[in-house]
Formats: sequence, structure tokens, C-alpha cells
Amino acid sequence: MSALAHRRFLKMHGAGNAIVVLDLRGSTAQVRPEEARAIAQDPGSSFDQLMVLHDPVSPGTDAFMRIYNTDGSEAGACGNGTRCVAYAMLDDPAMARPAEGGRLVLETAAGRVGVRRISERAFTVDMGRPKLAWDEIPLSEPFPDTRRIELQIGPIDEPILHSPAAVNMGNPHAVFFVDRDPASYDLARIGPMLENHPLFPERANISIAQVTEREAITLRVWERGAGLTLACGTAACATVVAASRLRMIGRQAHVQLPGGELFVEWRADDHVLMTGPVALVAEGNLAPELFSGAA
Ligand SMILES: N[C@@H](CCC[C@H](N)C(=O)O)C(=O)O
Repeated sequence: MSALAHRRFLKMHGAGNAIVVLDLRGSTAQVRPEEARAIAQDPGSSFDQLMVLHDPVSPGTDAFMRIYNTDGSEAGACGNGTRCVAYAMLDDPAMARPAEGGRLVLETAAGRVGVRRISERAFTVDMGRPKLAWDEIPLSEPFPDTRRIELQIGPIDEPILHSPAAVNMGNPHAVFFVDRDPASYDLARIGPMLENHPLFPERANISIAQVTEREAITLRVWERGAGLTLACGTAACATVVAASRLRMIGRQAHVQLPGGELFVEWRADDHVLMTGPVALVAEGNLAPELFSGAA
């Protein structure tokens, strides 16, 4: 039987991004990609991202997180999921540890993120520094300036989208700035082509963004490994960094996504701070049958 059978999980969302939190601290259990896919496919535990907690690895951290997309692939960062994890680690009766205060340091394969509670159901996450060099994003060919990279989709003389910014926020992002409502683009059709474009050797999260005011951005996101989403925290961060580098905004903005709003600030010390809500939807236990055909 899978070591995940009967494990309790929380179903949450962060600004509409569907998140499942699974606490494996205190055990050696690991989630295999096929098990993540099986959990995602069950309506009771479906998610955009599965956030799995493991015992801390580095001194000074509270937990190690592994982050799974619906296709079983792993991500180095998930902003909305990190807020949900903070809520679970601080407030959930079964997951909270008495010694923990209103701040946490969480670690992923991509590095550390600090989380601070700002109200009962809202948290600020320090997402760390963006990586902006072409080989850090990564791109498959050199671009000295990643504020605009050479990439377009559609007819050569009349592209549908072109010249995105590329940013790594713990995961790779391409952000296309447009001057009309991002909802008017067929992202469900365009997204998969761009996600898997040869320019992105690790694939990429694809965003369409419109700067509507000096501190306001409307955003729609096609997520690597998960598809269309109601909200993506790292995409909101990548978009604010990209818009700021292009002098479209200052260093902060309210980012409006279909599922809710996030506030992002790119501080002078280069750290990107993202603030947004969390909501607890349900709790449940993983049915053993889920894993009988996990492949
Ligand atoms: N929704 C997340 C980001 C999820 C990871 C992404 N699909 C990837 O594979 O990089 C967020 O809120 O940041």
C-alpha cells in the first residue's frame, strides 16, 4: 500500500489558486510523480499545486517543501502555495507546532522563502531575488537583455504575442505585455505552445499582462505543468519585476488575477515581496484506492 494512503490533507486556495497541503514531516514518505498525478485527478483532492511538507533540511528553516504540478512535475517555487503552507503550519490543529510564531522560513530545492502573517487570512512571502541572466532563467540561447527576448507567436508580420520578458522567480517565467485585456487572448490554445517552446529547456510559465495604471496590472497565466490558473504568485512577482525593468511601473503594483488580487513589491535590496490571501476549503484523507493504479 502507498505510504500516502489515509494521509490527511488540507484543500485550500490562495487568491483562487487551488492548493493541497500534505504534511509528511516526521516520516520518510515521499510523493512519486505518479502519486501526485493520482491525487490531482481525484475531485476531492484536485489541485493546481500540491505542497508537501518534509522535515527541515538546513539549520534555521522550519520545513522543506516539495511542490508538484498536476502533471507530476516539480516546481522550485509557488507563491500562493507558500502562503497556504504558512496558514497550515501556524493554524491547523494537526499541522501546527506550538513553538512557531507568526513567521516561518521554508526551504525548497530553489532556496529559502520567509513568510510573515499580516492578518488572520493574509500573509507576505519574501520570494527572494529574481534571476535575470539568460542562463539562469534558463533560456536555450544567449540573450544579453532579458527585458525583451526574441520570441513571437502567430504570423511573422502580425504576431499575436511577441517579445516577452524572461524572469526566474525560483521557476521560469515569460511575460508578454499587451495593451488590451489579457482575457481577450486564447491563452488555453497559445499557452501550451509557448510553455513547450524550444527556447525554454525547462519549459516556462506563460503570462499575458496589461499595465492599467502606474501601480495596477491585470494578469492571466498559463502555468507550466498545470495549465490555466486563477492565480499564480510567482507569475505576479515576475510580472512586477519585468514591468519595473521596462519602466512601465515603479517597484510595486497590485496584480489583478481572475481569482483575486496580489500586492507585489520589488524592494531596493532586490527581494520580491508578495502579499495575498489564503482560504481553507476542506480537509480530507487520501483514499488508498487512489494509488492502486498510480502510473
Ligand atoms: N501557482 C504557483 C506557481 C506554480 C509552479 C509552476 N506551475 C511551475 O511549474 O513553475 C504560484 O502561485 O507561484
